[in-house]
Order: sequence, then structure tokens, then C-alpha cells
Amino acid sequence: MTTLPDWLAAQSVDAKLASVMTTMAAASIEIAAVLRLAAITGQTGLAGHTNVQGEDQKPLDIISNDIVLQHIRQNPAISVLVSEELDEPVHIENQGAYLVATDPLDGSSNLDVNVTVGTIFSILDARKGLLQPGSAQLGAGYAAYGPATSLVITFGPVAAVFTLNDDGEFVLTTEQLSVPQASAEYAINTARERFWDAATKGYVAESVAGETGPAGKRHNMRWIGSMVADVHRILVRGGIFLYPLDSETISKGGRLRLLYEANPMALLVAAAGGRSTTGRQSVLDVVPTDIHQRVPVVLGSAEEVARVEAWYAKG
Ligand SMILES: O=P(O)(O)OC[C@H]1O[C@](O)(COP(=O)(O)O)[C@@H](O)[C@@H]1O
Ligand SMILES: [Mg+2]
Ligand SMILES: [Mg+2]
Repeated sequence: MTTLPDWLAAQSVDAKLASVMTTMAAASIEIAAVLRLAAITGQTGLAGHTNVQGEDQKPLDIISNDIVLQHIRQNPAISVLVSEELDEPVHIENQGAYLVATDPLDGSSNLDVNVTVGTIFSILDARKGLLQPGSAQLGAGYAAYGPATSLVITFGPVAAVFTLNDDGEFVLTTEQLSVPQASAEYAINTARERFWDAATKGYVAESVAGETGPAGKRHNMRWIGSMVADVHRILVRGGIFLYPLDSETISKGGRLRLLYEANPMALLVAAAGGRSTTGRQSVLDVVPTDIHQRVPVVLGSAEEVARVEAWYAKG
């Protein structure tokens, strides 16, 4: 059995950088425990607040954010926290070399129906400022709170999966994720079809046409509505996830957030051999201008992402 500390010790990464992973793992274990009992403790429903992005905050969004913040404060290697739930970054008075950007609870609209949600995080060099492209990430990961609690992490070349056991330890269960290059499973919120651009319409129409269309193979559609759960499926068995720019989200720059949703997922997908794009450029090359910036996201199996890019290249 290889536990997370064993695995981290075997990686040739800085011990302090490894400690940031341990901190996020510990936070996610605590969040998992709160989520498991939330219906009994009455921590479900809306908190009555909205976050900086105008979205309803749920008690569990706030509780998860507080748990992450508490854990981060205990690690002197971390000096800055950027969170979906905090308007401003938190600067901690220490010399910590690392910045963590997090979506403490992703997919919170799925909470009350007991569907997988998660915690997503990105690790950056704090000395390089708040607005770094995803290619500058030193590490990234997410915890998926499903039938099992999975922790999927990367420092760049390898994306590994750990599963939480009954002793509160993350145990290595997949040494190296590998996203199949080809796939026939797409994930997109089709209720937004009337807002889509021509490229998205073209790609989805080709997929729906299956073996009778230009894609030449039958596709299947899966949409969970928690980015963590949709991306986890893609990392494990392939597929493509699309949250493109559409006529309704265009003024905001997209739906999903660059620093703590798109970037960490794009780094994990790259580590697993997949690809990501905004349609026009790699997600990892987008230089942010705001910590809560939104971005179009297409990621997953390389051949499917290339098909989407080909549609965008048409016009
Ligand atoms: O239901 P919609 O509006 O299409 O959005 C679904 C997306 O929104 C999210 O729930 C946004 O994340 P939060 O729950 O952290 O705000 C993603 O996980 C998911 O992919
Ligand atoms: Mg989210
Ligand atoms: Mg969230």
C-alpha cells in the first residue's frame, strides 16, 4: 500500500511544495466528513448570501471555504489564498512561497441531491503574483466526493489517483492516469444550445449524427453538472467536456473560472495525455487579468479536442 505521504516522498518535488498537497488533502478529508453528514446536521440549502460572482452561496460553500482557509493558515509554506468564495485574496503574514487558488466546493447545485461534488485547487509560486497563466502552475488537483473520496493530483508529468480509506489515509489507486486519445463521449449542457456559437453547434451536430455523419462513429452524451465529476470520468475513461463561450456568457468571458476551475483541470488533463482549449488557444496559455476571471473551457481526449479546434479554425 502506498499512501499519499509515501508517494510524495518518492516524487522529486520540493518538500514544501509537497506539504501544500498534504494540506489540501487534509482539508478535503474534513470537507468529505462534513458533506457526508450535512443532511443530518442541517447544513444543506442556501446560506442567503451571494458571492462576488453574484451566485447563491450555500452553507457548505462557506463551510468548505473556511475549512480550506484554516488548513492553509497552518502551513507556513502558503502565503496567499484565492478562493471562489472570497472577493479578495487572503494574504497571510509569512514568507510562504506558495499561492493556492481554490474552488472549495465545486458543483454545489448537486449537493442537495447527493451527487458527486468536489474541491479543486491550483498551486502557484506566490512571488510571481496573482495573475499567472495556467502553464505556470507548480501543481494542481481535486478531491471528488462520490461513492469514494478520490484525490487526483499532479506536479506536471504524472496525474495520480488516491482513494480515502477507513483510517483517513489517501491510498494510491492509479499511478498514472492516461486519457484515451480517441473517444465518443461528450459532456455539454445542451439546454444552452440556442446560445451556442457555430463551432459548438457544428461539433455537437457531428457527434449526434454518429456513424451517419462526418465523425463516422456513434457518440454518447454524459453530463453530471459538477465539473469535478465530469472531468473525473473523462480522466478515467476518456471523452470531452465543453463549457464554451456562448451568446449569454460572452459578456462575462465564459461560465467557468480560470484560476481555480479551468487551469487546475487543464493541467491534470495535460498530465494524463489529454488536451484543453478555449477554442482559440490552450487554456494553459491564457494570461488572467482578474482573479475571478471566467474562460471558455473544452478539454479531454486529444482527438475530440482537435475536432472542436477544427470547427473554431473555420471562422
Ligand atoms: O448548470 P450549469 O449552469 O450549466 O453549470 C454547471 C457548471 O457549474 C459548476 O457547478 C460551477 O461550479 P460551482 O458549483 O463551484 O459554482 C460546474 O461544476 C459545472 O460544470
Ligand atoms: Mg466550481
Ligand atoms: Mg464552488
